[in-house]
Amino acid sequence: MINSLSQELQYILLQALNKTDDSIAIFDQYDEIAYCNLSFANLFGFETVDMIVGKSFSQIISNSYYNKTGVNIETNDIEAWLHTANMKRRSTSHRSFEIDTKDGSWFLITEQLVDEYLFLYATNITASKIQQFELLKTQKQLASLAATDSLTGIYNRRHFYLVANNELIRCQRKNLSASIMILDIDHFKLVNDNYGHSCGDNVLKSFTDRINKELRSYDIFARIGGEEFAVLLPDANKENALDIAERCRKAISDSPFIIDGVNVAVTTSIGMYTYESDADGLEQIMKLADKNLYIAKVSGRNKICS
Ligand SMILES: Nc1nc2c(ncn2[C@@H]2O[C@H](COP(=O)(O)OP(=O)(O)OP(=O)(O)O)[C@@H](O)[C@H]2O)c(=O)[nH]1
Repeated sequence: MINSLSQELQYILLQALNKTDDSIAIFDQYDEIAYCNLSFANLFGFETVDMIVGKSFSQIISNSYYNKTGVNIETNDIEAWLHTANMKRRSTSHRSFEIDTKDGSWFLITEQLVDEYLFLYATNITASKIQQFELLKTQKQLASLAATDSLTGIYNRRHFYLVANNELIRCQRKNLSASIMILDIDHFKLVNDNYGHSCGDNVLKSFTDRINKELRSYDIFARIGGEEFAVLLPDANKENALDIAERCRKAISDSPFIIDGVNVAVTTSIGMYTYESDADGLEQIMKLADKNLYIAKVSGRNKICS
């Protein structure tokens, strides 16, 4: 086939190989570079083609590694890295993978064995990689928006049921107790009526902050309704949960919120239920905690019923 290329076409081909931004190299049977274009030399941190031709794969990788140039090689043990890479090279007739470089570019590498020669082709995919990262970032942001309550920043009802359900199942599997608290701000309508809706919003935010301070890092806290909040307390028996609930109740009732210089005193009623060993699901446990919340409300508010 090569023989059928006229000298003129061979010349055109070499010109094209030197003009393209894609990096191209041919390694010989000793894994030394028999040919490469300028882009390939640059990819491995060499300024000219002459500086790289004749070098082995291990030499060009070591050059990148020790001079911190060209291809990004993340390892503390370059010898082990090279050993693994050399095992993979030429293990199949064709393979492709992605690499990144010290300047933040990304390349798709394709290797093709032709007899004992290894033909390497690297395409710059930085633009599509950046798009891919942006998309992932947006997906994460969307997932976070879908999971959180926009006013307080804690989980919303839907996400609470998802996360708390998994956690409850984990507790049940490990024979750990778990408790649910449902907190409802007392007479919250009066806060809105007396001080305005925006003040009410600030009370909800400050309420969330105060409760958060009383919880353990692994408790699952969510706003499940207007002025209603739920907490799953993993690995908390009734006694532990009552301690936490009492701390929360006092954190709200002990001092008023100061909103725009105005003292706004509120209290919270708490319905609690502790799962011990039965096989109840989250829905059932929430219902039982809600019943206890109702009892706390009708029996005077600012109290815990369990
Ligand atoms: N500011 C503000 N108010 C809200 C929000 N969501 C719900 N509310 C208000 O919360 C109030 C809840 O009132 P009710 O259900 O009557 O309960 P309550 O006044 O707290 O009385 P009890 O629960 O019986 O102690 C209503 O006035 C709602 O408008 C919100 O996001 N912001």
